[in-house]
Amino acid sequence: MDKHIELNGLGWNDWFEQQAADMATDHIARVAAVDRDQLLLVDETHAFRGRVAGGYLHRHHLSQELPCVGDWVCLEKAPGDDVGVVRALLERRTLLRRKSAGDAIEYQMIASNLDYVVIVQSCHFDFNVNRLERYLVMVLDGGAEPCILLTKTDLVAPEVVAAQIAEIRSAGITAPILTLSNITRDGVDDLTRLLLPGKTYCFVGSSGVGKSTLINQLIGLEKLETKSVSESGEGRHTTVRRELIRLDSGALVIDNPGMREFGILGAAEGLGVSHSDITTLSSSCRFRDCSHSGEPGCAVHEAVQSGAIKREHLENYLKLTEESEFHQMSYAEKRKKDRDFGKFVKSVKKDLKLK
Ligand SMILES: Nc1nc2c(ncn2[C@@H]2O[C@H](COP(=O)(O)OP(=O)(O)OP(=O)(O)O)[C@@H](O)[C@H]2O)c(=O)[nH]1
Ligand SMILES: [Zn+2]
Repeated sequence: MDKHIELNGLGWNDWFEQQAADMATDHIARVAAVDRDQLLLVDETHAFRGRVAGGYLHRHHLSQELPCVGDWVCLEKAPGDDVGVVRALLERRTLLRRKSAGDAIEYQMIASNLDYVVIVQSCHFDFNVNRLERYLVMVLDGGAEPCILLTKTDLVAPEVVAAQIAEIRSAGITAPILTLSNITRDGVDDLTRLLLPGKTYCFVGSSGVGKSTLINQLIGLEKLETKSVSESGEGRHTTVRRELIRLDSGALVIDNPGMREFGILGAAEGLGVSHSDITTLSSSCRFRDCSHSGEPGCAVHEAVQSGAIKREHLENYLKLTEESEFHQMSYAEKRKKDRDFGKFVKSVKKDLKLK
């Protein structure tokens, strides 16, 4: 049964062993990163590149059928060959996915084989139970265990945090709730205690809630760092992405760009719910693309003037949209700048503590 026991440190268990029993190949690896058609695979001793076999691509056309971060794959790799050819995916025990816009059967995979998904909200301005519910639905739909984490507790009074927890509970949400501050480090130990060796975690939530700061704390280093690359005398910044990280405790953490994007989309969708009055009014603005920040004939602005909508409510809306737009841009930029797969392989090896 435990043929592949050496993979346990990467999250392997009996459930996967069962899936692997009927597979034609014995060589199994986990997907640590995906960059379009390039894969970064890891097994017990190595991190190496992979690509999906042509035959597989021929037979599978939906995006959810292609490997995503966290997948276990069966591959062929000749000794001395540095690229593994993926022949099959093992069934996913759990997954995180979102529906592709306007498509009934296609899903966009975010990550798979997660044990826990930590839904992160900042108790400062990001807190929103509706959005929390949307994330919960997504997590439960994929079969992982949800956990709620409220960050930036240093920025609000303890009563505010207590009220937010009460609000979550009164919405009928029973998932565990943790609170922490990355500044005072209050609560960081409680979270660390939850991270078990050989289990896979991922953190989701809007941009700016403190996910990277937290993961840095967990790693204990300034990782996920922005590296300065000097090119033609100009300081250029390249974010070195690490997708599957093994903490010293042995817990596995997935932090990937898909997750970032997921955060934004989640926030944008959440905006529709928490600020539906504004989005509804938008249709009466003179300009179709009105940003409600001073254009003539803005119905939202008029509603603020007449007192029908609170000014803070609009300000909060503007702040959130601005953040998501900004983030989408910086995400696209990051993608462009982040194509150096070789460098990436190196950093992932380091993160997974492989030679
Ligand atoms: N006061 C306070 N600030 C924090 C805390 N955690 C993070 N921050 C700050 O909040 C900002 C955003 O933090 P990040 O860790 O980049 O947030 P993120 O969720 O990773 O955001 P993306 O990388 O955009 O997805 C940074 O300026 C952090 O220094 C916290 O607990 N308290
Ligand atoms: Zn307007």
